[in-house]
Amino acid sequence: MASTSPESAAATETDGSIQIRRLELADHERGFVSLLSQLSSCPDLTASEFAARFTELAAHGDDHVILVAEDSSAQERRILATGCLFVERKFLRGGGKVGHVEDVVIDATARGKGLGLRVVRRLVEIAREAGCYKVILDCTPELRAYYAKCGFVEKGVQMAVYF
Ligand SMILES: CC(=O)SCCNC(=O)CCNC(=O)[C@H](O)C(C)(C)COP(=O)(O)OP(=O)(O)OC[C@H]1O[C@@H](n2cnc3c(N)ncnc32)[C@H](O)[C@@H]1OP(=O)(O)O
Repeated sequence: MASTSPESAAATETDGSIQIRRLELADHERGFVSLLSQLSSCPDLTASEFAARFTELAAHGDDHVILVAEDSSAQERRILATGCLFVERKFLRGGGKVGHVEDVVIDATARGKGLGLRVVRRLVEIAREAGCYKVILDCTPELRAYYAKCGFVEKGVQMAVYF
């Protein structure tokens, strides 16, 4: 999750100049919130609002992992991609765990280069390492092919109540 603790799941992965790592508090200054606005409504947060939510999520430790990607060769540090894994602890299946992938978004300038695939595959690996027996997500029909490339198969029906 949003933690820099050395005990937390080792999420860092580097391929070329793109590094995938866990969210840091300083990512507020690196465009993390505006990147999320490419996915859904995401008004800017003040530094203290961001820090409050970061701290709240960090309390979940490895049950809430937010990955980000940045280009280490770029002059300005900007977040190019993100994705989240939430681990749900159940009584079912002998106290099994389910991974939920949420809030996957790649900056418009960085799409079509395999970064989305890398972020989601890393989230799935982390879920497997955490002992989850499955990983699930909700998406629009247009994204079926993308998530199929990430290893997902279609299962069930998505239902929602919006407030
Ligand atoms: C659970 C959720 O969060 S659902 C929300 C997902 N996020 C969004 O819709 C936000 C806006 N979109 C994006 O951020 C990006 O376009 C993403 C995340 C959908 C894809 O990220 P990208 O980095 O562009 O994908 P990437 O380059 O890794 O593509 C991997 C493969 O999926 C395919 N693919 C990517 N996007 C799509 C798409 N929209 N439809 C069909 N196939 C796709 C690519 O062609 C590629 O296939 P290939 O390996 O055969 O060439």
